Amino acid sequence: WKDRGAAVSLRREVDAEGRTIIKSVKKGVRDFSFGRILGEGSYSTVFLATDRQTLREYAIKVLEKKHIIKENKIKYVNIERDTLNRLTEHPGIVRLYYTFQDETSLYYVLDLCTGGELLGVLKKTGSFDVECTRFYGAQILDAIAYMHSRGVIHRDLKPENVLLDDQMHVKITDFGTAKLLPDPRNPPPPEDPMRQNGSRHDERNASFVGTAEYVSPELLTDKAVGKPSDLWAFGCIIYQLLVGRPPFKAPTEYLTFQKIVSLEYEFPPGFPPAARDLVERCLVLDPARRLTVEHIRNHEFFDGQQFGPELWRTKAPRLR
Ligand SMILES: NC(=O)c1nn(CC2CCNCC2)c2c1CCc1cnc(N=C3C=CCC=C3)nc1-2
Repeated sequence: WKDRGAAVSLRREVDAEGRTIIKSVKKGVRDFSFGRILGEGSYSTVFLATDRQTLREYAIKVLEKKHIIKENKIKYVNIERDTLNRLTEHPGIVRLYYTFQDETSLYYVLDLCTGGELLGVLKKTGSFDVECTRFYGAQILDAIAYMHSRGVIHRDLKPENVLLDDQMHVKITDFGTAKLLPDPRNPPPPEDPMRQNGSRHDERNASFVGTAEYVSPELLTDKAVGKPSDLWAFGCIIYQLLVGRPPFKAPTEYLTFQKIVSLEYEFPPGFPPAARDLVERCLVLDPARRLTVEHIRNHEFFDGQQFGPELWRTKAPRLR
């Protein structure tokens, strides 16, 4: 595990001759006061934490080394670190400032999102109106476009992983199950063409499946995962913001999967027509025929909606 980012703190010490010296040391656990738990995963716990020197608040994700090794999760830890190292310049992605470790744990110092989960806000309001759905849909899409441009497929997009900052703007998180394609900014050296098939074959063996209600049909039928998988989840999220529940929901995961692969869902009366057209063109079984990010940006539902830097300077609409 190679720590990333060099955050240093200045420490006053007295040397052997009794002289006061100021040492710059890499920040560590002692530089933070840890507060409440924000969330717990299968191999990590996320704390609210305050930098004792700057008093700035962060979310610190703590991963216990022996648990990671015991549960054979080293691959996921490395994927998350590599993913966060790629996704460094977008307002819609939770930013990793730096990492450090001690003998028992690894620590990721991340953006704190004081607005909590989009799902929590949706539950409070029941459902969103078109204006709010368009704003949050546009921010989520902008973040997906950036991820995909950096060769990152999230694979588990859902309202629980869409957090909100203190401006109630979107911050997507939890990249431990992301799929990393070759980084377009520094592609790997050309491989032996004979090996190319091998990597495709590995992909089909991928064991990971996302959260039942948002998983794409291709992930269930032939384990193929690509950028369109995130756009299937996007279609599910747009539907859920307007209706208050996801399009595919059944008493068991298996029954939910059955509804997905047979495209068994319906729109309640009064569902806005432009949104319906958008959702119908995202929830297409064949990933090759699903709308792409570009298509969605130009879809009628987003008519008049800004994307790019302007979108992130816009005040979030009042939720109703
Ligand atoms: N898995 C993570 O990386 C992660 N998990 N959480 C908390 C989870 C709670 C359940 N739903 C998904 C997120 C965070 C992060 C990133 C960094 C991060 C930054 N801010 C918050 N803030 C929260 C504030 C109130 C309630 C939940 C989260 N949370 C996180």
